[in-house]
Amino acid sequence: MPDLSICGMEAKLLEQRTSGSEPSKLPYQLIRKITNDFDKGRILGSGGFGTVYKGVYEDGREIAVKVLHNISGVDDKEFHKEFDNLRGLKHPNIVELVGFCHEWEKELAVFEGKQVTAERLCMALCFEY
Ligand SMILES: Nc1ncnc2c1ncn2[C@@H]1O[C@H](COP(=O)(O)OP(=O)(O)OP(=O)(O)O)[C@@H](O)[C@H]1O
Repeated sequence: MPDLSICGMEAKLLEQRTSGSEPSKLPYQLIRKITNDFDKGRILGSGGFGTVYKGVYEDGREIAVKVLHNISGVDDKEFHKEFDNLRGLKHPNIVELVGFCHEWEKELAVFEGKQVTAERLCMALCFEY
């Protein structure tokens, strides 16, 4: 995805945060970009279901990105349940869900000595930092 649309997504997300509307669907490429390609130095912590990264936008604003992909025990159904539970929560003591990513990513893998294209589901929940 070209950088231009990613910048557009960033602007949309920031606008939604201030207007308090529904969490935005974010492309995997944007998640990669704002976490600096899942940089270990950006890890804020980890829980039972994933790793939380600090995501930084071009204008310097920050969000927390909880990446659930590749974690056993988190399936599609569980992700949707978690998302539905969090999306409506508005409380001063609860960090707000501002975005999410649910996207199949193609990646190269080696299978029986041959290079193949494999698909992997990326699931992430983005919160106020
Ligand atoms: N919104 C946030 N802003 C800043 N840091 C965060 C945020 N969310 C999580 N973290 C950091 O990441 C750590 C792990 O958070 P996470 O939500 O995964 O924990 P958990 O509640 O134990 O998770 P789980 O529900 O998956 O068991 C937290 O202890 C905190 O240090």
